Amino acid sequence: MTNLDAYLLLVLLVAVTVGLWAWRRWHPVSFWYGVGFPARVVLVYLTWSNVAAGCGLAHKRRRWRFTLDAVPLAGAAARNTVAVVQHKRRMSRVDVDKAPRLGLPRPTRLGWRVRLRLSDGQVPADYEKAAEGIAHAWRVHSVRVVDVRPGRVTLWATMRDPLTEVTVTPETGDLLKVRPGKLENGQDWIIDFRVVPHWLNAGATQSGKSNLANAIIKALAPQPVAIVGFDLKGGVEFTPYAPRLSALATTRKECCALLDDLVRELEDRMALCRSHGARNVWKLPEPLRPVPIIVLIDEVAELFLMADKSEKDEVVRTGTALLRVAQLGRAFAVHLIVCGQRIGSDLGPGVTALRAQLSGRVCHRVNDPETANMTLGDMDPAALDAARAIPAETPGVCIVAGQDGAWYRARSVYVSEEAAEAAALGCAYLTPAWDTVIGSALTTDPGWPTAA
Ligand SMILES: Nc1ncnc2c1ncn2[C@@H]1O[C@H](COP(=O)(O)OP(=O)(O)OP(=O)(O)O)[C@@H](O)[C@H]1O
Repeated sequence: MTNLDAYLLLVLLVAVTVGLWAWRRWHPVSFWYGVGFPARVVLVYLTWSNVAAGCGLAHKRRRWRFTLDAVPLAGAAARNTVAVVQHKRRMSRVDVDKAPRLGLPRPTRLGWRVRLRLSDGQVPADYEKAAEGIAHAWRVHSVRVVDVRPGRVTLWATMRDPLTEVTVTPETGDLLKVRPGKLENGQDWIIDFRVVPHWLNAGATQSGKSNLANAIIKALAPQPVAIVGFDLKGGVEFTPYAPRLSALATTRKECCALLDDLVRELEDRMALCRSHGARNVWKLPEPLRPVPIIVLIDEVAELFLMADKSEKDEVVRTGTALLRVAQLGRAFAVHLIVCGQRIGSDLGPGVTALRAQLSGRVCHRVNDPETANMTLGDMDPAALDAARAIPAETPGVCIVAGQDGAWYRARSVYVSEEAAEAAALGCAYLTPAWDTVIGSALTTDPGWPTAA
C-alpha cells in the first residue's frame, strides 16, 4: 500500500465516522433503524449462547463432539506428561450448553422485542428472574418479559429510560380519554374511562399523586364532563380548580351530602336507561345521554378515619355510598379517581371492597412494601418489585396496571398547579351547575353549557 492509498483510506474512514456521527446526531431515529439496530441484532445473536448460559437459561444437552483424550489439564505434571501422552481425537458424547432458541428481533423506537421458545421445564418466571442479568449483558436500560404465550415469551429491551424527560402529547379530544404521560415503551399513557372506569392513584408523600391529578384535570377540563372533588384536607388541593368543578366537598358533612346526590343521580340514570331499554347510558339516544361525571377524591383515608364514635355512622354511610358509586358508575358514566397514601383494610370494612372495584391502578413510589401490595397485590409480582424500585428522585414515575393485567412503568407529564389552575379557569364556561347535573337524567335537555 502506497502512502497515497493509506492517506485516502484514512480520509475515507474519517469521512464515514463523521457521517455516522452526524446521522446519529441529526436524525437519531433513522440512524437507529438503519445502523444501530442491525448492529445490535448481530451482537445479540453472537453472544446469546454465552448470555443464556451466564443467566442460567441454557440447559445441558448431550451431543456428539470430537474430544481430545488424556490431555493433562495444567501444571508441571501436565508439561511432563504431554510428551508421552498420545493425543487421540475421538467422537464421544459430552454435555454442552444449549441456549433457548431466539426468534427474529424486531425494532421498537427505543430498543427491540425478541421472541424466545422456552426450553423444556422452563417457565416465564425464569426469564423474569434473569431479566436484569440480560439487560446488563446487552448493555441496555432494562429488559422486560412481555406477551407470555404457551411455550414462548417475548423479551422487550429498552436502550434508555424514556421516563427521564416526559413531554406533553396533544390531547385528541376523545370523550373521557386522557393522556397524562408516557409509558416506558415510549408510547402515550392513555387513561380511557370508558374502558377502565375507576382508578386508584396511590403513593408515598411527594411521589407525584397530585401532579397526576393535575394532569388529568387539565386534560379533562376542555371536555364536556362534570368534575366533582372530595378534599378533606380542607379543600387546599382542589379549591384552585373550583372554576371547573361542579361541586366540591371539603368537610365530612359535605362529603355525605355529595355522595347522597351521586347515588340518587345513579338511581335516576338507572331508571332512565331502564325506561329506554338501554343497558348503559352509552346506548341511550344522544340527546338523552346524561353528562359523564368524574369524581376526584384526594386522600381517601380521611373519608374513613374517625376521631370518635360519634363519627362512626357517617363513616359507614360514606363507605357504603362510595362503594355503590363504584359498583354502578361504570354503566352510568360516573367515574372515580381515588388518591391516597394508603388504602388498606386497616381503614375499615368496605375499603377492600372499594379497592376491588378500582380496576385501574397507579402505584407511585412507596415507603413500605404493603402499600405496593395493596395497590398492585393482585397483579404480576414483577409489578410489585418494579414499584418498590422507583427512586425518590423521579417523582411522577409510577407503575400503571389496567384491567387486562398488563402493567407498565410510566411517568406523568409535569403539570404545575398554575397550569392546571389556568386550564380550569380557561374552561370554566364548560362547568355545568351541580343542580343541572343531578337533574340531567330526568330531563331531555342535560343543560349543557355551550362555548361563549
Ligand atoms: N411527573 C413529574 N415530573 C416532574 N416533577 C414531578 C412530577 N410529578 C411530581 N413532580 C414533583 O414532585 C413533587 C411532589 O409531587 P406531588 O405534590 O404531586 O406529590 P404528592 O404525592 O401529591 O405529595 P403529597 O402526598 O405530599 O401531596 C412536586 O414538587 C412536583 O413538582
